[in-house]
Amino acid sequence: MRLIIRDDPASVGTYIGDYIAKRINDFKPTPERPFVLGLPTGSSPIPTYKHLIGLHKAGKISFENVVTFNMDEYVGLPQDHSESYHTFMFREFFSHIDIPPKNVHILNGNAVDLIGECKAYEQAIKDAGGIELFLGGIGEDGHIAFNEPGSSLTSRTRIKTLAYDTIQANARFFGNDISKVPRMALTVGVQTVMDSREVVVVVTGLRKALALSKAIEEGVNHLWTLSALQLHPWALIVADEDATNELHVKTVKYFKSIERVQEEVERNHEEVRRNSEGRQGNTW
Ligand SMILES: N[C@@H]1[C@@H](O)[C@H](O)[C@@H](COP(=O)(O)O)O[C@@H]1O
Repeated sequence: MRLIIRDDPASVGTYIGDYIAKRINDFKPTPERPFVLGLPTGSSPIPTYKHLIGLHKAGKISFENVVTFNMDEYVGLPQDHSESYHTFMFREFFSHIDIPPKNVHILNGNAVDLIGECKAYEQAIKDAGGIELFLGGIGEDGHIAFNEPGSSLTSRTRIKTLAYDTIQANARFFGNDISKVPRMALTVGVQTVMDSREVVVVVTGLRKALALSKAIEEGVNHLWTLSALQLHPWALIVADEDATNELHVKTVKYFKSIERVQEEVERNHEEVRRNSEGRQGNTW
């Protein structure tokens, strides 16, 4: 797992936005071979969405051949409610880019058969060829998507009852009225996230500091479901300085030093590539 630390949420958004844009552009998606992207809601990914929208408007990235799967959705909240994840995604991201609406997948929390909806979602992910990159956020209790503490680390898309802490945390989006926050949600499972080829998680703010330290400095534990990422072969967490508040100084220094070395290695690779391209261009 890699941890990248940036000064503030805006710089985290810039880093992740650039990272995702590069991954999509390098993939060179086509209608037959689209780039499959998993996406979160919440306030943490907003700077990333803003940056991606900017890159799109500047002509640096197209989402025409990108297929998306969102992580979760509340149960029983009308789709056009201002706080439904459907509304959120179109307001904050989809309506500002060129993604065809048919490429967007969001769980339907109003389906008559909720279990069938979850099964069909897993199938749709499989049919799309699996998720290339899952971008995630976390709750204060370390949950990824709505995989609350105690969730099976092999769980798949299903109905979840929300933890009281999460209901309290999300009340800010419902006029601070706890009674208005839905009690249940549909969510991809921890295993659904783990099955994707790459996972990138945004962690910003002091509120997330304890969860970050539990997830990366302690063992894999179902009480902090983000910690499952320790078992993922290609996981990246991008945090701001505030979110590192509970980490050991040596952990922060370690990951910062890795980033420095990585940059050096990339610069060297770049130079080797340039030199070898130059040689190939010669005729002798
Ligand atoms: N289900 C979502 C999570 O997917 C999200 O990561 C979390 C954090 O939200 P915020 O980024 O606003 O702190 O909120 C909800 O619980």
